[in-house]
Amino acid sequence: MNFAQAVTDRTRRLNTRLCVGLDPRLDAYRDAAHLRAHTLDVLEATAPYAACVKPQLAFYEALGLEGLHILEDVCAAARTLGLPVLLDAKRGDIGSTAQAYAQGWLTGRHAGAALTVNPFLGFETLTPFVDTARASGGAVFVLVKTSNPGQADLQGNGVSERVADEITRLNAAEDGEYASVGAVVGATHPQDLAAFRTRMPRALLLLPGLGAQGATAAQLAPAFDAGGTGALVSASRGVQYARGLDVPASVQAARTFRDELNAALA
Ligand SMILES: O=c1ccn([C@@H]2O[C@H](COP(=O)(O)O)[C@@H](O)[C@H]2O)c(=O)[nH]1
Repeated sequence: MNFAQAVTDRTRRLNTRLCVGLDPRLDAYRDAAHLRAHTLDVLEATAPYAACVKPQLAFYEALGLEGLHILEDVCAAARTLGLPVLLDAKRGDIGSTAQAYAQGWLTGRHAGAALTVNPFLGFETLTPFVDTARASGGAVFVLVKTSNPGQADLQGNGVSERVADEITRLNAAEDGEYASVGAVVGATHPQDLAAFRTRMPRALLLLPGLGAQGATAAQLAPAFDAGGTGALVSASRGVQYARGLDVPASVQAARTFRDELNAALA
């Protein structure tokens, strides 16, 4: 089962569209060991409410080698829990370097994972990521319209739509329900979701911005297909730090986000 099939299957079985983000900030902890233990506790406790888990690599890279070991432990724990892993790294570079990124994050122990990628260097630079994801059963999520207020500086004037059309072109080469090239569209842009859903009919949409960035579940239904699949809505701080380091509060937050997303689709 590839990444798109795994998250779609999990959405149907567990009735959840929530992507739990794990963005551990060192300043919230006594030390790296404490950060590791809490992050793994949140992962395990919220897994029943999650369609997938999304570690943001920046937070692990910030801790140096120790952080990368923690990231590997988080990915291994997710795999043990049967949770698809979406690595939020926003990689992108000239082709030969993109190939190395793809090898590092989409093959070997990360085979079957998904990776966020930045198309800013041109569509040709997506090829190594897409080819590697297809070969390893993984996926890529290309930045289309990011959740931050400043996205319009560079993503306006039809740029997001051009990227969306390239995703649709790439996905046309694949069979099946959802294909291996997904799209990042901020949950903070609810007015645009219906148009992007139509423009990229076979792309899984990743919608970051729920909770801490102000997006609410109630407006996100247009991102989904008629069967209630096709999109993953992510919340990181709103789950991991729902009430300080209180893990039961993280569980409650994940359950509430899941329920609110389901209510939006009802
Ligand atoms: O457009 C984007 C793409 C990625 N992100 C990432 O998602 C999480 C959001 O964290 P919250 O705490 O839920 O706000 C974070 O890792 C971002 O780097 C995004 O926010 N917007």
